[in-house]
Amino acid sequence: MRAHPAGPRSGELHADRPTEQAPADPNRLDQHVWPRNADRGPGGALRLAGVDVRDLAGDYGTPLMTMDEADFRSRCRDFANAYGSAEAVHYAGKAFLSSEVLRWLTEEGLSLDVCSGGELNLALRAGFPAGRITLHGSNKSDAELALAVEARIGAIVVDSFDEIARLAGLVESADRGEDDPIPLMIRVTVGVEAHTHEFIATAHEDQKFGFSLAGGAAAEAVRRIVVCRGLRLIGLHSHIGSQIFDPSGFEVSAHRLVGLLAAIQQEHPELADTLTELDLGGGLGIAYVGSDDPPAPDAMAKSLLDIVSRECQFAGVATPHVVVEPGRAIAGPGGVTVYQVGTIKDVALDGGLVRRYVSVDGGMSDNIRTALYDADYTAVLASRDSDAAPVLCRIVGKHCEAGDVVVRDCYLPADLVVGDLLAVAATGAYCYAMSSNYNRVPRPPVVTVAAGDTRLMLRRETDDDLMLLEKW
Ligand SMILES: Cc1ncc(COP(=O)(O)O)c(C=O)c1O
Ligand SMILES: N[C@@H](CCCC[NH3+])C(=O)O
Repeated sequence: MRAHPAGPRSGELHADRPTEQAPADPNRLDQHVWPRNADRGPGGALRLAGVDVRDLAGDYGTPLMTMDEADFRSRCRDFANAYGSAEAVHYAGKAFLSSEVLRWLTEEGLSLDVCSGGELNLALRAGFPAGRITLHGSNKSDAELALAVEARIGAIVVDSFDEIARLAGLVESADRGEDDPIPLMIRVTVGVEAHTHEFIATAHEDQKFGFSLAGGAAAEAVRRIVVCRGLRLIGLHSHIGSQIFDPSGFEVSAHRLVGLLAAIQQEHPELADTLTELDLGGGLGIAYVGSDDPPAPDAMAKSLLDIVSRECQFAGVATPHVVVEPGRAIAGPGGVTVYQVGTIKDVALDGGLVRRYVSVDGGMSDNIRTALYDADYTAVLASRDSDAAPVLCRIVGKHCEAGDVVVRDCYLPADLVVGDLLAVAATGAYCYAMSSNYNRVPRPPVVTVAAGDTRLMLRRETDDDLMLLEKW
């Protein structure tokens, strides 16, 4: 592999808005973007946990998604160490869930956050310990609540007055009384403007989640829970958003939640022994491109645990157990998507500029995040390395949609040809989980890579799978 002089800059040969400069060596794998066990092997081909992507493509076809087991597990442990207990770490299943991932989580001793009956059902069927599950949702159905109560999950995070009333109704039918109450947490809107994409910020006042702290709805929710003997308030929850790098939002949230905890304990001293959890939610960001520099989980944990214990001392309340719900920061970095290159087009733009469109055999059906959030990704030529000059490219999918963009701007070698394999990094979270069958394109498989070996985690969808719902 030879380092290369910088390729065209934005606005020279190729058009607009590259988020990254041309890399000095386009074959290099930025360590904090790629899985911990990624490297280049014979012929410069990308290896994921010791497995050559050419073998992966040969065995499983393309497009395919891989999940590095050791990377995933090591991030579970990073969080467990940072928060002093694996149980305090509630993996957010919405990021990516499968029965195999649930087995890893069970073995690592983590807890689990689910936000639908579908996620809950999968977890229960996979044998995940019900007592370590919390259920979220701003519009839970009666069936979802009944399932959670019947399965005796660890806690239901209530999100509306209506839900509290429906749960109070369930107490009788589920025969749950004072001796066997249903454990609840309250989702609190702490009024923090998280610095992230507006679609994924969730603790400012004007949105659908939670009970407002400032407006008094959170305090009123507590009053409505404590009068029902079959319900038990065990914690307060807040989630300020996702893909956040700036710790200050979490710090303000922790500070405000402790303030609320103290106020609640003053109004309801009987809760002192049972209201013992403070759930600060998920949201820790990851590196999608080389310039991203998210804080490490242990640094973030230290600052949050310090704040909570200091504020509790100041407020004169016992320090609660701090719980977090990372999804992306555990599942994201270990995932890689491998595509095969199809059409390559140089498109002339105004002012003599040219943009190289590189089409791949997947697209917005396996990664909607670029179209939805204008997310940035890193991609490399994966089936070989190359000495050719880097060219600014746009990687696009096969869907009938002009916005079907996988990577808006990236530098790929000028000698890229049809049939080459491309790999996109950090696709482990919210890609498969948000995938679709748009244009009736079947979902790719997910393959576990571990210590030089592969295992099919989720098989590729087939055209027959897509016809299963037809009534004919
Ligand atoms: C309540 C809740 N907890 C946890 C998460 C996980 O967030 P992330 O994957 O950004 O860590 C989310 C998603 O944003 C969420 O809504
Ligand atoms: N799905 C989003 C994050 C929101 C997660 C759920 N609150 C993403 O891909 O970044």
